[in-house]
Amino acid sequence: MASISQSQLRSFKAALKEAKKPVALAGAGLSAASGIPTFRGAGGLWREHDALSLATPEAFSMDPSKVWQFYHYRRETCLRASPNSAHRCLAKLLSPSQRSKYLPSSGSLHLITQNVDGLSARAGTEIGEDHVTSGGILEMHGSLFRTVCTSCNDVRPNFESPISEGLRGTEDPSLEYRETPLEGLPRCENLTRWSRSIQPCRGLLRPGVVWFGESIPALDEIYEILEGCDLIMVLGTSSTVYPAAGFAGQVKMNGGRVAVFNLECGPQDRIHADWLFQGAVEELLPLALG
Ligand SMILES: CC(C)NC(=O)[C@H](Cc1c[nH]c2ccccc12)NC(=O)[C@H](CCCC/N=C(/NCCC(=O)O)S[C@H]1O[C@H](COP(=O)(O)OP(=O)(O)OC[C@H]2O[C@@H](n3cnc4c(N)ncnc43)[C@H](O)[C@@H]2O)[C@@H](O)[C@H]1O)NC(=O)OCc1ccccc1
Ligand SMILES: [Zn+2]
Repeated sequence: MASISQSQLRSFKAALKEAKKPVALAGAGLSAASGIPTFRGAGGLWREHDALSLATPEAFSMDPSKVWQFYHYRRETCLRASPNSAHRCLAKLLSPSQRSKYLPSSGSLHLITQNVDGLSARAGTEIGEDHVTSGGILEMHGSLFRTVCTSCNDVRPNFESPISEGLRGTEDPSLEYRETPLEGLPRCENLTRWSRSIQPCRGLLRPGVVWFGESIPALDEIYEILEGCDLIMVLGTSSTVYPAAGFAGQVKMNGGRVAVFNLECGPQDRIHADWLFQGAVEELLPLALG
């Protein structure tokens, strides 16, 4: 069980109650207890590939079969997973009917997540609320459960399992890698006009995530949210990927305060943190909000 100083806990709880514009920034550590591999450490490898090397437009254009098998594997892992107590704590802070108990001074929290696993959204669904549409949750790196067509740019949610017949069974990493032919990869169903007939586009779909080298669509909205943020909770992130890695420093520069929840705290955390809660976020957050 994570041991944290009671005085730290008391002062953080008081700060949360006074916070006018609290923000939570989440990383892979938030979903670790749900069985979702993080990027650092053992979980960072898929087959023998470094996960981050597959999350690029270059990798997709060079080998869409490999990249789709990688994302199919992660979709199937997430579909079998469930939100954990940390996701559920955040859902309470996002809930119009529950949040005033925890956030009497602000009445609202923004959760900016780097995770594409959809588990924070699902914690909201569990209590009958949609925190993504309400703007409470910002999936800054996109979602595994959204597709974008590389021909007609159609964007839509997709929770199908498997997402295409050609990928069925490839999620089992113990099986020998076998290339999935292009026509077996996810294809666009968007109805488009072909001369006089209406037909499905059939363009190649790509996962609705932000790859390295691609800009963050909601970045302006995020900077607006960070503007005036007086308390940011940094939850289970190694703070190594930008621009997310710069948010805590930004809040600090604007006079806000920083609370870090992480199994191991990195150099940045030591510089910025007003509160450093070292331990498992799924244990610490219920304690901090209890
Ligand atoms: C590697 C890094 C140095 N590179 C970057 O940051 C790059 C380049 C760059 C931009 N600015 C820079 C400045 C300096 C240096 C480099 C750059 N950034 C980009 O390319 C970004 C895009 C970045 C987004 C990439 N997509 C992801 N994900 C979606 C896909 C997918 O998931 O497949 S990033 C992905 O990796 C990151 C992984 O980090 P974490 O989530 O923190 O996970 P990690 O495993 O590292 O750490 C887990 C932590 O949890 C802790 N933990 C574990 N268990 C628990 C537990 N139980 N409890 C508590 N803590 C726990 C561990 O101790 C650990 O600390 C996440 O962001 C995740 O979303 N785009 C862009 O800058 O575009 C520009 C631009 C501008 C205009 C026009 C064109 C382009
Ligand atoms: Zn299309």
